[in-house]
Amino acid sequence: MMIDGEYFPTGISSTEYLTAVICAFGALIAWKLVSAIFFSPLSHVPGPLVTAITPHYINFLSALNRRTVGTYSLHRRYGPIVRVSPTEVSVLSPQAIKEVYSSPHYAKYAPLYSIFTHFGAQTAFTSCTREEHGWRRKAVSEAYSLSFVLKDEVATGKVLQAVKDYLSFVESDRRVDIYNANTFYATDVVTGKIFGLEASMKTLAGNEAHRDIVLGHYARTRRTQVWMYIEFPLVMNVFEWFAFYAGKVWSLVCGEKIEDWEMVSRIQRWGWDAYMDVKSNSREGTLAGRLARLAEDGGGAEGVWDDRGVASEAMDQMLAGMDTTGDTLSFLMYQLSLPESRNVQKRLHSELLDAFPKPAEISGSSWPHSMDIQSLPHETILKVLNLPYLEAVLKETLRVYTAIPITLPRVVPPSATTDRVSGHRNGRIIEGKFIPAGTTIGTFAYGIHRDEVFAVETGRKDNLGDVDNFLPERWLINGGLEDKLTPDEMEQEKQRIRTMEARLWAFGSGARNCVGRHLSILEMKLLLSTIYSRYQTQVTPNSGVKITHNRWHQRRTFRDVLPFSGVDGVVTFTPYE
Ligand code: HEM
Repeated sequence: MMIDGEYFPTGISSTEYLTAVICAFGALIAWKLVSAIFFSPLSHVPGPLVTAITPHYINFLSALNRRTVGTYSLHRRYGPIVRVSPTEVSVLSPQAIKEVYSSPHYAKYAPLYSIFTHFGAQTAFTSCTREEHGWRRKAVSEAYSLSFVLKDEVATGKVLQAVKDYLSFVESDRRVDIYNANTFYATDVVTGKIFGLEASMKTLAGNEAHRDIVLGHYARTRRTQVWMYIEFPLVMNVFEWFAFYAGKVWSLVCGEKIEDWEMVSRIQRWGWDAYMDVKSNSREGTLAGRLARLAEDGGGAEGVWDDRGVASEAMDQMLAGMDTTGDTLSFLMYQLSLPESRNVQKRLHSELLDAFPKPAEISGSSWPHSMDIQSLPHETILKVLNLPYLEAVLKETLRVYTAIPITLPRVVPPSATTDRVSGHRNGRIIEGKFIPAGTTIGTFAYGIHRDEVFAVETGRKDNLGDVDNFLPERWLINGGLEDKLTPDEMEQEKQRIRTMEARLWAFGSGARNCVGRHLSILEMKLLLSTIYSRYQTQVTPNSGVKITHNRWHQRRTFRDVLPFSGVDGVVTFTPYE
C-alpha cells in the first residue's frame, strides 16, 4: 500500500528523484571540468590542472601573500609561458615581454588599474588604452626627462634640501628607523617636484601633521583595503556602493552637500588642497602649475582635463614616487648594514672618497662633505650618476629587491590579421601558443630578475640559487678587475653585462614604463653618496627605538615579496673619522 507523498505523480520515488538530480549535477560538473581541461582556449598552455579549472588557486596564493613566488615556481616547473587561471596567462621570456609590453595594442587590465584613480578621474597610470594614455603621458613626460630633472630639481635645490633635512634627521638620533626616514625623504622630494619646494610636505624637517598623513597612508589596514579591492572587487564594489548611498543620505540629513569624489583619504585631501594652492597662486614653475595651465587651456588637443583630472594626475605621481623610491632606499641601506655587506660599504665609501676627496685633502671641495650649498654643478651631478660601484649597488638592489615585483597585467588584443599558420583570427601567438583576445596576460620583475643571465659564474647556469644573492660585483666587468682580462674575455664580459641590463625590468618597459625613473635614480644616488661618504651604517636589532609605523614586513598588497621579514629596520649611523 502506497502512502501519499512517497510517490511523485510521475511514479518516480523521492530517492530516485534525488539521485537523478545528483547525477545531473555531477555530469554538469564533470562536463565543466572536461571542457575546462580539454576544450578551453587556454587548455594547450602548460600549467597545473587546478589552474585550468579555477581562478581560486591564484586568488588563494594572493590571500597568502604568495602570488608572485607561487607564479615563479609554476614557471620553473612549466617553462616561459604558464596558465595561472582559466582566463590568465603568465609569461617570462624576453620575446613574450617584448610582444606584450612594447605593443601599444595590449591595454592595461582595468580591474586592477582603476583602483588607483583619485577624485573619480583617470590618470596616465590608470588609463588603460593607448588613446586614453597617450595625451596624458605627453603632458607630463617632458618634466621627467633626464635633462629637465638635472636642470630643474638639482638647480632649484629640491633634492638637496631633502638631503640636508635627512642629515639633520640622522644627527638628531643616530639610530634611525630607515623605513620612516626613506619614506619621508621620497615624499619630500616628490611633493617638491610636483607642488614646488615651498609647498612640499617637509616631513623630514619635522612637520608632524604631514608625517602622520604619510604613515597613515601606509598603515596596514589601508593596505589590506587595497588588497581587498584587487582580490575581491565585487565585495568592495558593493561596499563602495553602500558607502556612496550612505554618504548621500548623510548629506540629506545634515543638509551638507558631499560629492562622491569628495569621500577621500587624508592624503588625497592634502593633494587636492596643494593643487588648489598651486593653481590659485599661479605657480607655473611647478609640475602641478603647468598641468593646471593646460587644463585652463582646455587640456591639450586630444584630451579634456578639468581640476579633478589634474589633481588626480598630480596625486598619482606623488604616490607613485613615494614608497617605490623610499622602499628601494630602505632595502638597499638595510642590506648594506648587514655584517655580510661590510666589504660592499667599504668599497662604496672608497669610490666616493676617490671621486670627491675631503676638503682637507683638496681645496674647493664641498659636497658631499659639506652641505653648505644651494645647488650642485652639472659636472658633479654627472659624476655621481656615473660612479660605477654606486651604479652596481643600485642596480643589484633594483634587481633583488625590486619595488614592484608583482605581475603587471595586460589584455590580449584581437589579431590585426588572420594568422597564416594557425588560421586564428581573434588573438595573438605568444611563445608559440595561440592566446585568445581578452585573456589577461602579464609578466613580473621578480621572475625576470631571477633569469639565468644574472648567474655570474660560468658553469653555474643551472644553479639558480646564485641569482638570489645580493652581489653588486655581477654588474662590473670581471667584478671590477678589468686589467686581468684578454680582449676576448673583455668583450664577453661586456656582452654579459649588456644582456643583464636589457633584462633589468624594475621600471617596466615600452610606452607604459616608469615616467619618474630619472628623478628616482637621481634622488637615490645623491642621498646614498652623501650618506656613505660620511657614515658607516649597521643594523641595530633591539635598539629600543620606538617604531611609529607598521613594521615594513607587515605591509602587504602590491609588494607580496617581503624582504627582511621580521626586522624592525633600525640602523645605526656612525660617522667616519
Ligand atoms: C625605485 C623607484 C620606482 C620604481 C621601481 C618604479 C616602477 C614603476 C613601474 C614598474 C611602472 C610600470 C607600472 C605598470 O606598467 O603597471 C611605473 C610606472 C609609473 N611610475 Fe614609477 N617607479 C619608481 C619611481 C617613480 C617616481 C619617483 C615617480 C614620479 C615622480 C613615478 C611615476 C610613475 C608613473 C606616473 C607611472 C605610470 C606611467 C605610465 O603609465 O605612463 N615612479 N613605475
